[in-house]
Amino acid sequence: MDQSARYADLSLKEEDLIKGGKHILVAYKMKPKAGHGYLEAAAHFAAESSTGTNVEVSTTDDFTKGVDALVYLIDEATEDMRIAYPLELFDRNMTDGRMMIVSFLTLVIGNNQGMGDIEHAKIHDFYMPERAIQLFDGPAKDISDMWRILGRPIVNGGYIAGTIIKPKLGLRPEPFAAAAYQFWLGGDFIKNDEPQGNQVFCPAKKVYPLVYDAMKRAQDETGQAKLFSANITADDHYEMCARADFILEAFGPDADKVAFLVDGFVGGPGMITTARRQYPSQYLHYHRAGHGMITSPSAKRGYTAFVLGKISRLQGASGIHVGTMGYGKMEGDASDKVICYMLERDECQGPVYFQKWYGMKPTTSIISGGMNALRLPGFFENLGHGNVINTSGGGAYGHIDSPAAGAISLRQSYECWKSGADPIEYAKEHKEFARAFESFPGDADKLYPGWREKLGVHK
Ligand SMILES: O=C(COP(=O)(O)O)[C@H](O)[C@H](O)COP(=O)(O)O
Ligand SMILES: [Mg+2]
Repeated sequence: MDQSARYADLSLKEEDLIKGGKHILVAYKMKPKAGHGYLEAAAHFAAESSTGTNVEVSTTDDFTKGVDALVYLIDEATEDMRIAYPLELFDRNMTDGRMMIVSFLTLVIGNNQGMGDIEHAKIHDFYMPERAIQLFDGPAKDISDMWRILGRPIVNGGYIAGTIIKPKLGLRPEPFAAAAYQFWLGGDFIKNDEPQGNQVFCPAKKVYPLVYDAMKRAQDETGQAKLFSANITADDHYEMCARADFILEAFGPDADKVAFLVDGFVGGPGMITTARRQYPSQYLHYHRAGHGMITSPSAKRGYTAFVLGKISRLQGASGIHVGTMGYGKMEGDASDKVICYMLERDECQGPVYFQKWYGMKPTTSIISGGMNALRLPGFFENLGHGNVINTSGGGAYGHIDSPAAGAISLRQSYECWKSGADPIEYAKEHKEFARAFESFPGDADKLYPGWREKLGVHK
C-alpha cells in the first residue's frame, strides 16, 4: 500500500520545521529493497516509526493524523531520507514529565530496522528543538568538576592523563590496587576496564578499600588529587546501585573523586539514566563497548558514533568514549573530531543539522583505545585542543620503565604538543617521553622515522 499521500510531504522546508520548534528531525541513509519505490518505502518507514502500520486501520482519527511522522526530504542517489517527528509522539515520564531516550530510540530506530521493504537505514544525524533540550536531563557534572578537584583552572583546564587497569582481567585485589598506585604516582585518572566488576577472584568488597588506600597513598606522595572511575554496570538497577553505594562508602571523604562507569550501549539507556538521576554528584562515565556493531562505518543499520555521542549528552553522560580518530587502535578517522565539538560546544554544525544546546553542560570526550605518548601529539593537532580525558592502558602499563613513567610520558606528550615543540627535540630533555619511543618502537618507526639515530638509541 502506498502511504506517501499521508506520511510524506516534500513541500515542507527544513528551515521552517526548525523555526517551528515542534519536531525532532532525523536524517537517515535509507535504501529500499529491490522492487520498492523510494518514496513509497520511505512513507511506510515513517508510518511504522510513528502512527501507522502496513495497512489502514479503522480506528485512526483526525487527531492521529496530526501526529504522523512526515518524510520531508528524499534523495535516492545519495540515500538521504529525512523525517520530521512531532514532539507529541514521544512518551514522557509519569513522574516528572521529562523526555526519555528509550522512547526516542523506540520510534526513530525501532521497528523500522526490521522492515521487509527496507534494505537498510542508518541515522546519520538528528536535530532536537529547544523544547526537547529542556526536557532531557543533560549532564549533572562535567570536566570542569574534575579540573576543580585537580586544582586546575575550571575553564581550559587541559589534558587529564588516565589509564585503564591492565591486564583487562585476571588481577587479584592486591596486584590490582598496586597497579592503580603505580599509575597514580604519575597520572591523574584511572578507570576500571569495562569487564572488571565483582569477579570471584577480585571481589568488589575486597578490592575497592584497597584501591582507596592506594589513592590515599598516591595523593600523599604526590601532593595531588587522584580520580577513579569505577564500573558499576549490572543487569539489575538495584545491583548497580548496590555497587555504587558500596564504592561511595569505601572512598568516604574522597568520594567526590569517584566517577561511575556505566557500559551504556550493552547496558542500555535505562542504566545511564538511573546512574545520572541516582548519583547526580558523581561524574558519569559512559563506556560504549559493543557500539561498533551498529556505529561502524561498515554497518548500514543503526546509527553512527556521532549520533551515539549526541544521545549521551542528552541523557546526561559527563563523558563518553569517542574513539581515537584514527590515531589509536579502534575504527575511526580524523573527521570524527566533529563528535567532540558537538559534545563540548553550546552550538555546533553536525553532518546535517546545526544544533544549539541552550546551555546544557558539555560531555567530555574520553579518548581511548591503543593510545600512547607517541600517538597523542598528532591526535591533539587534529582536534586542536587537549581538554579531554585520555585513558591509555597499554600506553601506561606497556612503558618499559614503569606505569608511573608511562603516565608521566603521557603528560609530557601533551606539554610537548601544547608548547609546539618538536617531539624528538622534546624527548632529548624528557626522559619518560624518550623512553616511550623505546617502549613502542613500532609506532616510533612509523611516526618519527630516524628516531633511533636522533635519540642515540642503538638497540
Ligand atoms: O580498554 C580499552 C582500551 O585499552 P588500551 O588503552 O590498552 O587500548 C577501552 O575499552 C577501549 O578504548 C574502548 O574503545 P572506545 O574508547 O573506542 O570506546
Ligand atoms: Mg576497555
